Amino acid sequence: MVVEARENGAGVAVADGGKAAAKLTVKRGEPELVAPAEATPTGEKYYLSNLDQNIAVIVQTVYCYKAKAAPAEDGAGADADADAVAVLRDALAKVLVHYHPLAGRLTISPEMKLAVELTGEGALFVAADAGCDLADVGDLTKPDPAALGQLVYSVPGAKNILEMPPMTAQVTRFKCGGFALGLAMNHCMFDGLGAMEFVNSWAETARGAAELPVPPFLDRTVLSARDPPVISFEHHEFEEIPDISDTAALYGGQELLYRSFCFDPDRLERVRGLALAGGDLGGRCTTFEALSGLVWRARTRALGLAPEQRTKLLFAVDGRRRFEPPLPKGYFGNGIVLTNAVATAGDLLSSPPSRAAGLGQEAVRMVTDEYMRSAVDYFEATRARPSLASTLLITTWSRLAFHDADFGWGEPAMSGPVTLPEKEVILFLAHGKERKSINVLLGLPASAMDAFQNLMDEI
Ligand SMILES: COc1cc(/C=C/C(=O)SCCNC(=O)CCNC(=O)[C@H](O)C(C)(C)COP(=O)(O)OP(=O)(O)OC[C@H]2O[C@@H](n3cnc4c(N)ncnc43)[C@H](O)[C@@H]2OP(=O)(O)O)ccc1O
Repeated sequence: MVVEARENGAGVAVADGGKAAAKLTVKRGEPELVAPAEATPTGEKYYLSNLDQNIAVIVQTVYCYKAKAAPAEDGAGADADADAVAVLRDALAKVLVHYHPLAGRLTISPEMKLAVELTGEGALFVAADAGCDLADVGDLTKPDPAALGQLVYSVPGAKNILEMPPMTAQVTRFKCGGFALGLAMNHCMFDGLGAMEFVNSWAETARGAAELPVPPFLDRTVLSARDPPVISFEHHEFEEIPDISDTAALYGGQELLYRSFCFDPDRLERVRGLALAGGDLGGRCTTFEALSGLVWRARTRALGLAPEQRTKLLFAVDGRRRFEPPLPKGYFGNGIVLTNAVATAGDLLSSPPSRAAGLGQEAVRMVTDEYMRSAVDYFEATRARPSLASTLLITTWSRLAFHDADFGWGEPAMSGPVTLPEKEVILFLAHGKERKSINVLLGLPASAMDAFQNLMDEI
């Protein structure tokens, strides 16, 4: 996958309907390094597994917090004006003692793999001030990368991930007293579950907890490759599928629009009903399988892919409990594996929805301990990274505990991604009451987005 720097995603895509960019102006202070609050191991290289190598992209997220209520006359809530910058910075130094590789710097090992140089120099931390209220940020479910990108710090001029620290944090204070925490964290350091455990440990530390809720398990050698490597699956995730439909011209010639589509529980049931109709799936299909099949099909149609175009569906599967033995609790790194299904556009579009959903179902079932060990060994033997050519990569954040990140200001009023890391990526996000709805967030060239919208309106 791409290992190139990008400037906050701004300029690569435009929000479709977002109005925040016009109002949001942010003034950043000088970035500083926040090192672990106590001595941590230095001078060695920290091993990253082959599953970490596959996904070395920067993930940018924002968490927004309202101001605390003013203190009552009797003094209750007297820390209402506590400085979020100081609280988050001090807690970061403390939590980095446990997560000390995040204070190091990425390097390439003699085996030509990404590793972390344990320098202990620290995470980059920036305080900033916005010239507006938090309410002016708008709705995070309608992504506006140009505006939200101002809430996350990117190292100016960095040409690749080796020139960026594994994490940066920006705390932006708003006029209303609320603040936003913007994070840019390299996916090679952890997957979604690991990232949430880190952020939630940081938050609990900020609230005064002496111990972490889930201490990180740092040793990634539990996912070392076998010697010699054994490749026992085809691993189409690495296959470069030719773009015979010339979608490159479509993407090159039109603006990339971002939109999100909300599926409430009723609509999700209808999607599942479509996948189950005809009985091909024997009456069994999860919401994820049905929705990913629907989206794969609709995107294929919207992009106008030629009938003989082969198209690949990739998605991340949490392997933590699928490994034998399961990964230790608190495993810090990537415990996710990409699985895949491949079909021609003609096959997907001429078959009922059960076909795409069924292919997704087979892809989920394929992920066994042997599949994941084989994927680890594939990288060992080839150093190949998954290919996104002619691909849809779905990544599901719908069960990630963004809402738990309480630094002392309560649950985030809003949280979510700033942008999508690649044009082939679609995110499933939890939404609404009790987080029972799913928001499907994607970017498409303008004409394809209109076609996709029409297909979604039919559901
Ligand atoms: C670097 O900084 C970051 C990074 C990030 C984010 C990074 C990432 O994106 S990493 C990838 C994150 N995603 C995952 O790890 C995927 C996790 N999900 C799975 O692995 C799933 O098993 C699946 C492969 C997607 C398939 O899902 P599904 O078909 O739903 O099958 P099951 O999971 O077996 O579920 C079956 C059934 O049970 C229900 N269920 C299961 N678990 C739960 C649960 N915890 N809560 C509620 N319900 C559950 C499930 O709903 C199914 O029932 P249905 O009724 O739906 O059919 C971010 C931020 C950073 O800073």
